[in-house]
Amino acid sequence: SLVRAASRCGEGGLSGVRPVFPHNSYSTEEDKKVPKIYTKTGDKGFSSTFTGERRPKEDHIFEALGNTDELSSAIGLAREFCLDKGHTFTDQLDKIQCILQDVGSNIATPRSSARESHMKRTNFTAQPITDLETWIDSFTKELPPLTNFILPSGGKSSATLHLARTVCRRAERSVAPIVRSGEADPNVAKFLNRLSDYLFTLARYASMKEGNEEKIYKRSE
Ligand SMILES: Nc1ncnc2c1ncn2[C@@H]1O[C@H](COP(=O)(O)OP(=O)(O)OP(=O)(O)O)[C@@H](O)[C@H]1O
Repeated sequence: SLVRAASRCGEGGLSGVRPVFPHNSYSTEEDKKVPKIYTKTGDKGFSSTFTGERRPKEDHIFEALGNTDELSSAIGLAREFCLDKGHTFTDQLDKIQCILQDVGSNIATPRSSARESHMKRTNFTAQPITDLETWIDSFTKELPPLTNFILPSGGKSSATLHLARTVCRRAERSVAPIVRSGEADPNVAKFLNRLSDYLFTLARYASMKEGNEEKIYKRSE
């Protein structure tokens, strides 16, 4: 498996961490040196943690890794819509996608089978949580206060940010038992909890900046 291959951001854990090989490097000579994306080791429904344990693919670790991967993909989609509208906060989304690789690395390294060297390479700090809080506070200052339930809406940037928020909450739910059992860093759970608040706030901010209306909940008569 390519899980051990370090990428621009992160040590491993998410399938998105696979290094990308440009097609034009697939000459016959180089073909021998370039590792294949399919090792076939997962074909029987088992895969490896970063610590080398073999576990069934439905293990809660792979469930959480898959959800984190989906979250990064959802953010990637939202980011594209935000770029189209010229929003400048997309650099924050870039950083968050990198941090999600680190989240994956930490989840993929269950402490019970981790050696000191694994722990060092996959530790997760509190700094990204503080960054999210700073960003949330600065957007909140510009937003009108919430007086109603708002519904996922407000244009494509905003609606896809809401979608990313809901995937984030699923990732959080799947990480909770792993953190509770002491297998992953508590800061990972905190980060995901703060990230859904960030995505909510950012969805409202994007909608406001684009001059779109947020749908509000109205009780049907
Ligand atoms: N279905 C999955 N959902 C979430 N995480 C997975 C899944 N399959 C594998 N992983 C994790 O992602 C890493 C990279 O995925 P990869 O597809 O290389 O694993 P594999 O299926 O074991 O190998 P291969 O695809 O080469 O047969 C794995 O080492 C494992 O930690």
